[in-house]
Amino acid sequence: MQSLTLNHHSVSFPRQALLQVENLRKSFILHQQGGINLSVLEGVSLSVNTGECVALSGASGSGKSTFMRCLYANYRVDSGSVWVKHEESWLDLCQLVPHEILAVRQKTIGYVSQFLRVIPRVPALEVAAEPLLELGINIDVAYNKVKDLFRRLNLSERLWHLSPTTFSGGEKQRVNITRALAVDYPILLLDEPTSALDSTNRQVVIELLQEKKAQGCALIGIFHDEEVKAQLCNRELIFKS
Ligand SMILES: Nc1ncnc2c1ncn2[C@@H]1O[C@H](COP(=O)(O)OP(=O)(O)OP(=O)(O)O)[C@@H](O)[C@H]1O
Repeated sequence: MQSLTLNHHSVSFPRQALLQVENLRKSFILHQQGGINLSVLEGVSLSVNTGECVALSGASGSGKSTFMRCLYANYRVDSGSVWVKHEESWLDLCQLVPHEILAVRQKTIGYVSQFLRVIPRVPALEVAAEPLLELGINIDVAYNKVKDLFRRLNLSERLWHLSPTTFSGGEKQRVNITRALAVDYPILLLDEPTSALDSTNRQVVIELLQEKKAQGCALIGIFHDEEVKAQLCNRELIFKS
């Protein structure tokens, strides 16, 4: 167990933990609708260990996506902490300034969103290799890693040098998955990573994610597909509406 003392408040981290959320609260103020305060997360806590996969479950509208966005520091929280182990130090994402958040996103937390943001004229190979190149990885090494993943995910070679703008939903999703899985992030956030895939490619993604777990990666995801959840997840965090 490692511990930190902050403002006289002691926080303990299990030795195997990579992410620890404490008493997270998040509400939205609906400025366009009379300033109504919509409380979504009311004190959520979670600890995720190396090699573990936790599913975020619960009814539609219960706050799964909101929680996931807080884990990626996309939302400012009302109170609580999101501790992440970043290069051997524990950092509270909720206290970081923007350039520190970018550093955590670059090296520590990968995010597979449901939709790929595409830039016209940038080919799939380049889109998927971008996070590796930003880390200073040699271009040939980066492209080879991406090509290996494209092959495993059955992304047709004729598409590699085209912009994903015109790709099908499932093709875009495989480029997006490759972008995140090419980097060795210690923590991966997954927002329905197989929602647009056929059963063959869905099984490939399950295998790739099982390999990540075996390498010690901590996975946190929203999986509406029960089969994917059953094969990957060690436990569930259930959100109540
Ligand atoms: N940006 C926002 N502004 C205002 N309210 C929001 C915002 N984002 C989410 N909400 C509200 O917060 C609640 C939780 O939404 P969230 O998207 O986190 O749920 P979810 O569990 O992921 O749902 P689903 O399974 O349908 O995707 C909903 O009532 C939603 O209307």
